[in-house]
Formats: sequence, C-alpha cells, structure tokens
Amino acid sequence: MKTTFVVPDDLEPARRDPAAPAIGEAVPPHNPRCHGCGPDAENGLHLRAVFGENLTATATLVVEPRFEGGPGVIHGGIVSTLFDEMMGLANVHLGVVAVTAVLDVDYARPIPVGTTLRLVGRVLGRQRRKVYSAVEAFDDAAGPDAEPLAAGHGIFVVVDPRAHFAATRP
Ligand SMILES: CCCCCCCC(=O)SCCNC(=O)CCNC(=O)[C@H](O)C(C)(C)COP(=O)(O)OP(=O)(O)OC[C@H]1O[C@@H](n2cnc3c(N)ncnc32)[C@H](O)[C@@H]1OP(=O)(O)O
Repeated sequence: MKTTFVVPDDLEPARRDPAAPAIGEAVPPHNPRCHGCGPDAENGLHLRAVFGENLTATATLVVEPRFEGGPGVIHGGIVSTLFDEMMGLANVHLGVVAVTAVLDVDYARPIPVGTTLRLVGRVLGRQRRKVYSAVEAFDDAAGPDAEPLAAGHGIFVVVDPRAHFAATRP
C-alpha cells in the first residue's frame, strides 16, 4: 500500500463499550435510511457487518453491476462509501457517535464486477475526540493470506448526535 496517511504513534488505546453487542453479533444499523448499512435505503449498499475481536467489524459484499465505474470494475466512489461505512461500523464498538472528518483510500488493484469482497474495518485508537480507524478490502475467494485490493484510513470525530443532527434529522 502506498498511502501517505500518517497514523500518530501516540494514539490512546480505544476501549470497547461494555454495553456494545457481543463479539460475533451483527452491528446494528445506526440509521435505517443510511446508504451504507440501512435496511430501508432503497438503492443502498445494505452492508451487514459483524463485530469481531480487536475492535474489528467484518462484512462481505458482492460487487453488483450497478456498482460499475470503469468497464467491468467497481466505481472508486463505491469503494470510498464502503470504507467510510465499515470504519463507522467498527467505531460502534466504542459506544460513541463519530462522524467522518477525513477519509483516505488507497486503490491498489482494479476490483472486477462479480468479486465477493471481504471488508474489515478496525479501530486503531483515539486522540481526544478523534477516532483513528483503518479498513481493508480483500477478494474473499483469494484466501486468508491474500493482499488487500484496497485499503483506507479515517479520522472520525465524536459528536453529540442530538446537537450534530438537530438541524437535519427528519
Ligand atoms: C453516525 C455514525 C455514522 C457512521 C458511518 C458514516 C460516517 C459518515 O459518513 S459521517 C458523514 C460525513 N461527515 C460529516 O458530515 C462531518 C462534517 N464535519 C463536521 O461536522 C465537523 O467538521 C466535525 C464534527 C468533523 C469536526 O468539527 P468540530 O466538532 O468543531 O471539531 P473540532 O473541534 O474542529 O475538531 C476536533 C478534533 O478533530 C480534528 N479535526 C477536525 N476536522 C479535521 C480534519 N478535516 N482533518 C484532520 N483533523 C480534523 C481537529 O483538529 C481536532 O483535533 P485535536 O483534538 O487534535 O485538536
């Protein structure tokens, strides 16, 4: 991976919220209409992630023809959306609401339509209100030791959801 994103070396450890659903359980959608994970989003991605060990969240997704960008390959904006969402879902381990401030994506390989992606989001650590997270996308058919097809990083900022969405919540 060739990203220039810098993860600070003085991150504070992130702690799992004891009230979060157990490891192995589904990550609940944070908004039923969310384009990434919402079951009610008409044309959404409908990501269904599961909580994993070490502050991870994992999901699989088939790259459908409607996700095409270049001929026969996934649109880069879809990868960005998947990455934003998977890191956001991993952050649910922490029991906070954190919105994306920075999203960095390293598109390492073309991803053909029809690929089953295995997506793994992970919380790296915290710095005050900032949550640093990372994400990788693998070809699920390529086995556990395969290199990622794409990888990303994010900085999420913890907000008070009532105040943050006060003006926009329907
Ligand atoms: C609800 C869960 C959803 C999960 C999945 C989906 C995630 C999403 O897609 S969220 C939607 C996209 N994101 C947004 O709409 C956010 C829009 N931006 C904002 O609302 C604001 O800029 C916000 C909240 C990120 C930061 O504003 P504010 O609350 O005033 O924070 P502020 O005090 O400026 O900064 C807090 C810290 O974050 C840092 N920070 C803020 N923005 C950035 C940035 N762009 N780059 C780097 N650092 C940043 C600040 O430097 C500060 O760090 P430090 O502690 O080191 O001083």
